[in-house]
Amino acid sequence: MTTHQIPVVVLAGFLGAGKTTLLNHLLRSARGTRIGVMVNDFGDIGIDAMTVAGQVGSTVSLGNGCLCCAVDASELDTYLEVLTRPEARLDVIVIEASGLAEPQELVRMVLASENERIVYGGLVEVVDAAEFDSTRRRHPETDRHLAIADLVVVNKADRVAGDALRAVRETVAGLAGRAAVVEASHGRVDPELLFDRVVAEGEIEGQMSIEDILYGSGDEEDAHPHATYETVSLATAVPLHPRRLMAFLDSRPEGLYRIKGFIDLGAADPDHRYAVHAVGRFLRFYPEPWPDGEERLTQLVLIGSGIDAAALRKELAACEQHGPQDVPDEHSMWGVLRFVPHRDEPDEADVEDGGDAAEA
Ligand SMILES: Nc1nc2c(ncn2[C@@H]2O[C@H](COP(=O)(O)OP(=O)(O)OP(=O)(O)O)[C@@H](O)[C@H]2O)c(=O)[nH]1
Repeated sequence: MTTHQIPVVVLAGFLGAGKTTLLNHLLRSARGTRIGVMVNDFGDIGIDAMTVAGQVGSTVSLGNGCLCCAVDASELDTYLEVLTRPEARLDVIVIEASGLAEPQELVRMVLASENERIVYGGLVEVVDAAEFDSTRRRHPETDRHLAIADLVVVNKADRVAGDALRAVRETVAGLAGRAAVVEASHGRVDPELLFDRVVAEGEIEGQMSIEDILYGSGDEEDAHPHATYETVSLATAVPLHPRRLMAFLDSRPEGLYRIKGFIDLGAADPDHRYAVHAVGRFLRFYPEPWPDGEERLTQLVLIGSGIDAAALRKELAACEQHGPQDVPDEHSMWGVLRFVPHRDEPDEADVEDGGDAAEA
């Protein structure tokens, strides 16, 4: 069930792009969210682990309740097992790939993991805006990495003038397909783009809004210019039609980076609600029995950069079932069922085709 699975986010990018800086920013702004970190660093394990954690060791506890470990790719499953133990109480795991690693390999390993407590949380590629052109020339594989990313962070925006930054951003957006592209300086992205933040005990939920994070909440370190993305939340008591829902998801707009929530498919499957989890192009449904006494609602949160909230609401409203003549037939579930994972069939194919599960 999605609600109990820990998202595993892969953080990649060329040497020096700013992965560790971004990770440190996430850890600093974690507050109530418990982050597990794996540093997958083939040559420089100690260096990254020290930068992140202030100490070296196979697993270290960070002051804020996060866990960090330095791993070799072959140890991935072992450490996933350690980090997902209930006593670790982690909310998200971030794996930092070595600057020379093939992110596709790591993503494949996460997807193929038999650990039932995790769910793939997307591939985040960090790009050095100042070095982008020369990195691309020297390392043509950069294009391939961007093509499979779910979120691209154009980092070091502070080092590049406006026009040049726009040009980098446009090139990146062209290469990244449907991935959301955000600019950042010193890796300061909104953690919500990578994972759900948890409200710490004693904190009022309102204090943890995206705006607080964007504009800072008294913490100068985290204050940074407004990023251009929005969150759209909606709830409806009218069940959605599976076929129209899939048509909506298949053609979801560029920049719609995350979709999460629960879907009521009404008569198409009256016994289950469908937890939905989309990160970039990655899409999964997790059917689960309706909790006793729970009102049958579809509740969704959509997060993206440059998305049209009104248009999305309209498109989702068009997915609602209109009365008895619009009751879905049994075949209409096929599109949805393609994205329900089967544990004995690891979804490795997802990265074979550039991670575009939704277009499978
Ligand atoms: N000016 C500027 N410097 C940055 C920014 N982000 C990171 N840096 C600096 O760039 C250097 C590399 O950053 P890291 O976070 O270590 O990069 P990395 O991708 O983890 O590097 P590897 O582990 O070698 O692959 C460090 O000196 C950072 O302080 C930024 O947005 N602007």
